[in-house]
This record gives sequence, structure tokens and C-alpha cells, in this order.
Amino acid sequence: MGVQQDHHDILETLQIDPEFLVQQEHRPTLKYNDYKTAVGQHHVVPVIDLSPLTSKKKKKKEKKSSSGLESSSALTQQEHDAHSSIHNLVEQVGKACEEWGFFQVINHGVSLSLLEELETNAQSFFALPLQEKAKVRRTFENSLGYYDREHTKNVRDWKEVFDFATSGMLQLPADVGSEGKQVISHTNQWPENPSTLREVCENWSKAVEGLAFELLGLISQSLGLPATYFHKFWEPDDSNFIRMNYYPKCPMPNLTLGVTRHKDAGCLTVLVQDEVGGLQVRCKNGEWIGIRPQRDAFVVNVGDLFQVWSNDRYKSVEHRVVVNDNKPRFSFPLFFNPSPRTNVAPLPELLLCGDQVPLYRPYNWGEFMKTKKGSNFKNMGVENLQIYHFAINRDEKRGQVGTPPIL
Ligand SMILES: O=C(O)CCC(=O)C(=O)O
Ligand SMILES: [Fe+2]
Repeated sequence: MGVQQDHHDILETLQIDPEFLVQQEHRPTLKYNDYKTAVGQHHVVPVIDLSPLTSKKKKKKEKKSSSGLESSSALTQQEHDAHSSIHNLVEQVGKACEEWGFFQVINHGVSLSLLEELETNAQSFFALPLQEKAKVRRTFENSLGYYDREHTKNVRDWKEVFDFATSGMLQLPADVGSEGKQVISHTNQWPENPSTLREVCENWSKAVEGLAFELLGLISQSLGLPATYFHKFWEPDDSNFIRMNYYPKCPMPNLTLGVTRHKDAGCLTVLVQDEVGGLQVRCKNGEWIGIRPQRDAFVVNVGDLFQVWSNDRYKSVEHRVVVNDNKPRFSFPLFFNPSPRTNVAPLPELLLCGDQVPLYRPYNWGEFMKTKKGSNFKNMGVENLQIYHFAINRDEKRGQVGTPPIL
């Protein structure tokens, strides 16, 4: 049967809107009748135990409140042990970033009861009638709130989302000619119901943001930089936002995806998923593997910003979400992103030590995010903005880099 005929037959029997139809070569290849198989067979993404970090924080607190009666030599030994376990942690994180771009973390210090509260509230919110959810619907002018028509690579995702910024707002550059405005503020919108949603989300965001800064410190050290090196990019503001993802059951999970294959454009994604599974990562051999849901773990991945900053040492890895016809799924990623004013380019500190040439031209993160958010909003019919659009080609590298184009 020809491709044309095949496509025609599918449309004839389709139980879903064709907007959701993933191109044949990108459809999930496993059988997805049973949601458990949707997770895949392999679960080899590294799991890293963060207890050296969490116990270091605890010890610091104890030290502050202790009367200082311990002998100084005992303290020195303890400090030495702590130092070597942090060193070991940094090595594990660096290896995972270099080899996988993805890892899970356990003993991260974020409390399970916060997660349970978030899950209960998310379930209540997404169970509301559409007209209720639509009261806080995202618009082209305000990218925060509820949305059910998100597109990835111009295919509609089988999901509903609710986005909120951890600081309450995102300040993105205005379009040219926007009544002389330089920036447009996108502000959080909170639904009336569930009435606890706002408080729970704000508590969650404080806890997960704290974890993200710790992870940023570890990644920074793994690149040979001071732990706080990257913090300046989160000043005076940032563009962190959290998404509540709801993937309803899907009658045709072999033809559609919760999120089609993509790379995250930001710096780090720190995500917690429920027990259903469906997040898959593309391995170096091209195979898709599932990330095993683990109740006490966060899934962390480095995004495009780290790929550019590290000049391709840490690659942003493709991933996708498969859905199933058996159980809805929830996930809660924090997209941990710097100030929209940040100009992103390979870091001179990292180029100097490796005697390398930069592989990317500088670009402005706020402009990039604004363009990207526009293309997630609807099918633009063309491929959306990607970092490879800023890659420097070989000829340019030989002759050195010219003036970077403005986005
Ligand atoms: O739901 C998930 O597990 C992943 C979602 C994702 O990759 C994204 O929203 O960028
Ligand atoms: Fe993603």
C-alpha cells in the first residue's frame, strides 16, 4: 500500500482531529495498547543521589546553631569527607550531562507532601469544565495560564497545560511598533477553583527553584567554573516558569504524541512525573528509551542554552512524550531560564581553556523565547527557531566570525 493510500485510510477511520496526527516517520514505533509498554524497555538514564548536597546544607544549619564544642580536628575530617563526596557528585553530574544530557536525582530535599498537594490541585483544575479553564486561557499577549492547543514542530500536542512564572511574571521584548513599549509583561493568571491552587503552586515553585539553583551550581563546577558562576544570568530578573502538564487518555496513541520530538530551548528542565510513564529520550544510536517513573525522583535535562554556553560539550537531547489509551498522565516541569536580557554565546572561560573557536553566534534569550512562544501557540507552517540557526558554519570559522546578526 502506497503512503498516499495509507494516509487516506487513516483519515477515514480517524477518531481524533487530524491536527494531532504526527508524520509517519515520527510516530511511536512500539505497541502502545498497554500503557506500561509505553515506558519502553530500557531505563538506563543515570540516577544521581544528591544526599551529599542535602546533608551539607543540613550540617551548615547545625553548625550555625551548635555551641562549637566539637574538636576542630573532628570537624576538619568531616569537612574533608563532605568535600570529597561533593566532588564525586560533580563528577557524576558532568558525566551524565556529557553522555546523556538527561539524569534523575533522588534525595533532592523537596518534600513529598508538597508534590501530593500539587497533584491533587492539578487534578481538580484539569477536571473543571472547559469554559471554567478558559477563564484563565493563555493568549498571544499573555503566554501564562491555561492552554489546550499547544503545537510542537507544527503538530498539535495531545495535552492541556497550565503555565505560571515563578516570580509572578515574564517580561518579554515587545514586538516592533508595540506603541513604543520595550517589554511586555506576561502575568500569572489564577483560577477561582481550586482556591488553593495559587498557594500550592507558589510553595512548589520556591522548593523546586531552590533545587534548580543547586543543580546549576553542580553543573557549573563540572565545567570547571565556580558554583555561583551562572547565578548572575538570573539577575535582576529571570524567565523561570512552571508548567502543569495533563495528558488525557488518547484513543489513537500510535498516531499522536503528548509532545512531539523536541529539545528544550532553555537552560535546565527540572521535572517530576507521575507513575504512568511516557517521557522518552532519543539515545545516541537513534533509539527512543523511556525514563522510568520514580516517585522520589526529579528528571533533569540540560537545554539548548547549556549547549551554546558549553560550546557543544553538553548537548541538549531530543525527547518526546507518548500517550496511551488507558491512563491520563501528569507531569510538572520547571523551565529554569535566565533573564530575558541575557545575550547567549559560548562562554569565553570555556573557550580559553580548550583553545576552541565558538560554534554559535550570540543571540538574545528574550527575543528567542518570544519567537518560540509565538510558534508554540499555533501551526506556523514553517519550522520554528532553533539554535542551529545561530551555528557558525565551517567556512566562517576558518575566516573567524563576522558581526553577529541581530535576531
Ligand atoms: O511531560 C513530560 O514528561 C515532558 C514534557 C516536555 O518535554 C516539555 O514540556 O518540554
Ligand atoms: Fe521538553
